Amino acid sequence: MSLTLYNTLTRRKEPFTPLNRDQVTMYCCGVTVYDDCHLGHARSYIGWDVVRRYLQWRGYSVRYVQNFTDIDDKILNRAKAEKLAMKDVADRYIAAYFRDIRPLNILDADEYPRVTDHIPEIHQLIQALEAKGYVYAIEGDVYYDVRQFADYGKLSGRSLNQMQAGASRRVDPNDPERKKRYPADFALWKAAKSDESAWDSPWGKGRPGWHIECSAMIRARLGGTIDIHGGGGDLIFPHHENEIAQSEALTDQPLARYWLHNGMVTVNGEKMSKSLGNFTTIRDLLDGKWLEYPRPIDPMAIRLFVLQAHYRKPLDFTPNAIEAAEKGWQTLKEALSLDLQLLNLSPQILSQPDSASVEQFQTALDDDLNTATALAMLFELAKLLKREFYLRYYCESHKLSDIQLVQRSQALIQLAQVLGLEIQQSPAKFAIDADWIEARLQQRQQARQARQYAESDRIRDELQSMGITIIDQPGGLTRWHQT
Ligand SMILES: Nc1ncnc2c1ncn2[C@@H]1O[C@H](COP(=O)(O)OP(=O)(O)OP(=O)(O)O)[C@@H](O)[C@H]1O
Ligand SMILES: [Zn+2]
Repeated sequence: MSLTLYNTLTRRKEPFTPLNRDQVTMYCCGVTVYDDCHLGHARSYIGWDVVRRYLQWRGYSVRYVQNFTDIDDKILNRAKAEKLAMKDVADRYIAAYFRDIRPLNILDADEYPRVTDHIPEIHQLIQALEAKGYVYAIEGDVYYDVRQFADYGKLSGRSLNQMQAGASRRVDPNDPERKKRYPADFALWKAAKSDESAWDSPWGKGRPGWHIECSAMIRARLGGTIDIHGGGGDLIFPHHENEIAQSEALTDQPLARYWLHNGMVTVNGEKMSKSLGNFTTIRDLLDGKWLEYPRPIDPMAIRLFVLQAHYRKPLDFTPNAIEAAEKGWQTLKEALSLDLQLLNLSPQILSQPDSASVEQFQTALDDDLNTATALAMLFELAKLLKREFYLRYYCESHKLSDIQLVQRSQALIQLAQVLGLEIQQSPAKFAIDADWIEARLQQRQQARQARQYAESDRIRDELQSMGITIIDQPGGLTRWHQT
């Protein structure tokens, strides 16, 4: 049996064979760091985490790189609004990324390159493309000339004619893109509008376009051809199409052997996104601040919600679906925490996981990572284990032999772990200084009375980040407890 993956490039499932048997190389497009991550981002990174965990379980060693886009108009706008440097905004949301993503049991990448650390590599790449005649520079902007790249459109399946027909005729004389020779051409380097956040370059002061960063970082960190390139389906065109055009024009080698794309988390059928304003942050879900379902959601229930759907399909976010995932996690959690030592089992020989369960699990995941089928199997296993436990514990009876019970229990624990579903230890509570907290609460109260709400919110957030929950009661009383 071999692992098959759906390759967006060939539009079919293909057996997975890495370039180098010893190490799979994998790159996924990371977040643009200008705000907290939402559930759509969580889905994407849970998906890649499972690909990585599964490959490792199948015996591959995986080198996984995920970037942070720390140059972008949205980051600049946020920095301006808050009178901060772009780097401060980026640093803040990189920290927020780890704060929110790690509780979801997503393993850290091997490397997290930032665009601002790769400006020289970006220059080199653009210069090399310039030398090969793929780019043109106009007034400090540098564009990629897509008509020079014969394979342009191969990933998204769009022809240049279709792209041209779809492109609106730009008439705005202030639009910098008006300088392009062809509508589908895209910017590799953008002339600086102000001195802020601009880098010197052979074409004048400016900053890189979005697409070139991934080509440069993949090349710098993983080499000319990688095994797996991942990202959301919304990135196929133009982002990934442009990555291919940039990298392959230079090397004449495939940039990635397998292109994997996750489906979107949707709300009422529409992509969850910042710009549409229909997003729910991971933080709000974990903290019980999602208004439609205001109670803290276990990070493993979020993971389960994501994995119950096939990674390529859209996934609609509703309170009912989250509630179902919570119940599902409850069942799994109970089975994962059964204490078999209470059952006076005969001393166990070897407790290998049950081979039939392992085989079923592998068959499901080998089929383009069908986590939904794998989970259905794990639920059956969990229910069987719970029944057996209660039968033995309360009725002094049994249906499975001791060894069958232990092997099935091992299978559940190990296979759930491949999906990153694990019972997490709650972080150790720190010793609290009650007087200090009371004093902070008083300062918060004073700030509120003085209508300094930004300050009072800041104190609340500070306490919350320390695991202190504040409950404001009628009459101005405030209670608190450590969670
Ligand atoms: N609703 C979603 N469902 C699944 N994946 C998503 C969703 N939104 C973003 N992603 C994926 O998350 C990764 C990081 O996205 P990025 O930071 O570029 O956010 P984005 O697409 O700009 O989000 P937004 O539109 O909310 O600003 C990308 O691979 C993107 O495809
Ligand atoms: Zn990218």
